[in-house]
Amino acid sequence: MPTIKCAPIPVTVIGGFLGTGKTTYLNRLIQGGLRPDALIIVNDFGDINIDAALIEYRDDNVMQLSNGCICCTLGGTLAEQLAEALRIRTEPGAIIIEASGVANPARIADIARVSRRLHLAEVVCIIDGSRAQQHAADPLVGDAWRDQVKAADTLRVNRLAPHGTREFEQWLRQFNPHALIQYETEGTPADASLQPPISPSPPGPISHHAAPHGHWHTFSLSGQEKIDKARLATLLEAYQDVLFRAKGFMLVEPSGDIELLQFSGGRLHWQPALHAPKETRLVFIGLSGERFSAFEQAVRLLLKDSL
Ligand SMILES: Nc1nc2c(ncn2[C@@H]2O[C@H](COP(=O)(O)OP(=O)(O)OP(=O)(O)O)[C@@H](O)[C@H]2O)c(=O)[nH]1
Repeated sequence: MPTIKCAPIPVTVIGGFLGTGKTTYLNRLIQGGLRPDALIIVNDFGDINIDAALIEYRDDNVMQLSNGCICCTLGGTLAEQLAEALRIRTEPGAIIIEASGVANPARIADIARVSRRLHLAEVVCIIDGSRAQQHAADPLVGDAWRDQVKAADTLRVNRLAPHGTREFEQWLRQFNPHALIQYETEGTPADASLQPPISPSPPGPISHHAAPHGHWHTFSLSGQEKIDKARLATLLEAYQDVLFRAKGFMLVEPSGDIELLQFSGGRLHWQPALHAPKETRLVFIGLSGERFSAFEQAVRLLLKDSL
């Protein structure tokens, strides 16, 4: 009897530094017509998965990994969860993995490369063009950023003024000479603002001597406390030298409305929260150290004050 061979499942990995626009790109893929039997896997860095709530796709086809796993342990966790998913579900027609902003997509891609049931279709890296040079040069996050760029087949650049494109492309090519480079030109989110390339954030009062790979810290808040937007905004700005990402849903003081907070690349945006939980759920990600601990304390104090 001839053996029937199933075609391997194509796997797309979406990587890119914290807050560069991976979920936004994924939603564009979905809006563009993703096959209905695709499985989406989202790996958020933090113990609350915010991304899953922001993905506009069938809930049962979105798998969340939000156990705070970091780039160094992700491979094992993801491989196990993938194997489990393929055992218990109808085989998906495609798999799209949104990596966390600190993961090395090469490690994730390797899982697809070595599996007979999977076929690595594409590794996409989303790049915030207005911050890329700052990220690449940063002694603390530069390695992670470069690993993400190197691993990509396609580099998708957003937030870059068109006139900066050629010079930027030459610069970007040194990290990955072969990838296809695409620019985000259409459907830019409403909060978009074209920033001049590379405006370094102000230096913080603390300096980190070592830049240990994956030395990230995250904490989250959840509950019914309302938070004062202006006071939180002041804190985010004051600690942007160690705070790389904040996101989530927030009960706003005093109205009690839920809003979506997005803080990345030193920019803060408030957006209406469409499919929000009815409570505050915020995640903060930054570089471990005294200064990030001070930030955490200040945020928790803010919460106490709000009671
Ligand atoms: N101007 C502009 N803003 C964007 C673009 N893509 C995403 N953003 C904004 O960047 C912020 C972060 O976007 P996300 O898509 O959540 O980023 P992410 O990479 O998934 O974030 P993490 O998973 O936390 O690393 C949001 O405020 C988005 O609206 C873009 O192409 N242009």
